[in-house]
Amino acid sequence: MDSEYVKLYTASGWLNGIMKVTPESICWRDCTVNSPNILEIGSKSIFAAILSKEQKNAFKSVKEAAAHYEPNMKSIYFTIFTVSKVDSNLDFSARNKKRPSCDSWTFQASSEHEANAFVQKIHEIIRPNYKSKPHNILVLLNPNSGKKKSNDVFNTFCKPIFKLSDVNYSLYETTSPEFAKKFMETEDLSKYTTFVSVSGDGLLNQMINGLLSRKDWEKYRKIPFGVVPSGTGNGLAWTFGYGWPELASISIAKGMIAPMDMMAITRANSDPLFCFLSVTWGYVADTDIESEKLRMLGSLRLEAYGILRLLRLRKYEGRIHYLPVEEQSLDKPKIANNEVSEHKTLYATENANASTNSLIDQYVKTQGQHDALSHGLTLPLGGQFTHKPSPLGMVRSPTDSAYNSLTNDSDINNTINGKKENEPVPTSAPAAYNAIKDYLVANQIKIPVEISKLPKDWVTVEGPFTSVTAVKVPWLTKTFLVSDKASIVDGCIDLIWCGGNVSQLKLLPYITDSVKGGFMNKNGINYSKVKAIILEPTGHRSLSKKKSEKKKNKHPSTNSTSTTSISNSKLSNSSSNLEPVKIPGNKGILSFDGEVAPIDYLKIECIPKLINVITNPWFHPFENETKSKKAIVSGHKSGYNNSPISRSASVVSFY
Ligand SMILES: Nc1ncnc2c1ncn2[C@@H]1O[C@H](COP(=O)(O)OP(=O)(O)OP(=O)(O)O)[C@@H](O)[C@H]1O
Repeated sequence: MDSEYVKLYTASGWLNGIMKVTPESICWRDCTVNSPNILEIGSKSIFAAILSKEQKNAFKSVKEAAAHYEPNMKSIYFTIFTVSKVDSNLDFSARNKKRPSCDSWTFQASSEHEANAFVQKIHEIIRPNYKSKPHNILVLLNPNSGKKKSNDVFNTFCKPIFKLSDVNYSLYETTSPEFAKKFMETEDLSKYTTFVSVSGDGLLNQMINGLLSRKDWEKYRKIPFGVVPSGTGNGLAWTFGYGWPELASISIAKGMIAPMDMMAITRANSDPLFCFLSVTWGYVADTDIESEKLRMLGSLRLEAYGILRLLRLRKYEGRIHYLPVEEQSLDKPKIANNEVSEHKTLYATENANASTNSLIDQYVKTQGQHDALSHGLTLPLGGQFTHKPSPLGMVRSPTDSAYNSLTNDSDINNTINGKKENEPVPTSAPAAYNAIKDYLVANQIKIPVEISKLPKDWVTVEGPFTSVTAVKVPWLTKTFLVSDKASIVDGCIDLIWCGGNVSQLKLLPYITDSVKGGFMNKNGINYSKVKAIILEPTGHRSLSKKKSEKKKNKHPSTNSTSTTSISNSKLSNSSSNLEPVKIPGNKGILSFDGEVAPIDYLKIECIPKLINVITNPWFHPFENETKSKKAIVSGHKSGYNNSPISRSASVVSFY
């Protein structure tokens, strides 16, 4: 069945044509003499194919489409569901703005047998091996996240999209704040192919920490995590390129995965844990946590409270120490293809860990020769062809980018497998943490830090600070591009800090218009790519306009004059570095992936590629670097006008 006669239903009625299905796309061509009508749909844009009734009216939503779907019907008609994406040259400011639109395309085959054969073939390009490896998703839903709309989000988007995409799932509603972590620690996970949270970032953090606390965590760490955003910030979903819940559901159904780094957090006075988004202290933490009382405003709470907090900016006393990553080691494009090859479908191979050269080939091919085909829908149509669409989608797109990972999968495997047996470890620490802790460079340093014993290449910065932020992702919310240089898989952490005397006026553009990019290392916003960080807050804070005595600003453990960069050669071998440490004051909080924690001394370190995550089908883990350069260098702003899809009728709104 290479190509067959198939009719396509359009607003002008049925058109006769020939259809061809390849792994990259489906292509339908009007076979009327001299007709310019061609419909090409890239495989990344297709999320479902079903046998259907003759469909003459456009579906208004995926929910309506799913309500019409009868799984065991026989028919000569079949319908393909697609999501389109926006121009691949969009810069940051255009990102996240336009809601995706989905569409449906109904065809008529010459027999029931043929219609069924088309549907099976299209299933295979949507999810290779879908028959031998059926999808079974574990979904945990937090009914209290965001504006308490998680159930609506699930019923409006996930449920119908999973039904149309022939995806099985088990849904559990959380009943308490501890539910998700406990569930992931104790549930039999062997039956699932994907773990999904319908929530903000907090629930996903608990799911991941629950999994990494299991004794058999290594067995499950490659099962990908996805998130359907229903919180207020949803930084991770915006980072994965699916902040819109319909696109998140489609991405989860399609199962494109990429590796993701995690930050291991060692605390002096509490249990260690893992974070994937951010560790914040000062302005960003206070804005996130203190704005909880404005929850009814949705994501606006962060923007509104952010301005208020800026007007009454606080400064925090303490020190930070960090291990910078050398610039030149980041600026090499040579393994970009390797990295991209890891963005693969969950169904491409039986073993998600397997290296797949064919995927490199596929990537090169789709990026180069068949860009339009594989990245979206193209409709090079003449005047006579019209089609009434159903609403649902447009997505941002990937770009090339250069990046050099500091480590690769084998590094983390070596680390984990190199764990020493029978070592005493904190009982409440996640099992994965116990396995790696001896290899964390920051854990070789005792806190409070004795500067004379800091290893070579560490840098110390003396406070006060107005804000200290360690991030693994570019986006903390839909509109806050915290670091235009961050990547989920670069083996590094982006450290951003502002001193106590930073100008509020100069900070304002970063707070209100971060999508412009290019704010790092300007106007008092300091930035470094780092491998590890040690935070030593003193627990003292004041309004930034108050002048504190210079002496008082110094960390009690700093006995020399103010130090910004120190190099020493000796490493402390103290094993007591996890013992509780007395912090003089108690003012301020920390925020871990948006969850509040008491002020503490802590060490943060990047663990490369610890887990896998679901991304949107066009996701590129290194796109931010290129995007930010584009935004800064050319100030280029492209709109949506040149999108190949301009046939959307209306947009589904869900809240
Ligand atoms: N059933 C529940 N009742 C109360 N709290 C819950 C429940 N389920 C989960 N939680 C807790 O709610 C917290 C916040 O969850 P989550 O981040 O998913 O939503 P959110 O805070 O509204 O989102 P955002 O961080 O984007 O604002 C987590 O600490 C989680 O443990």
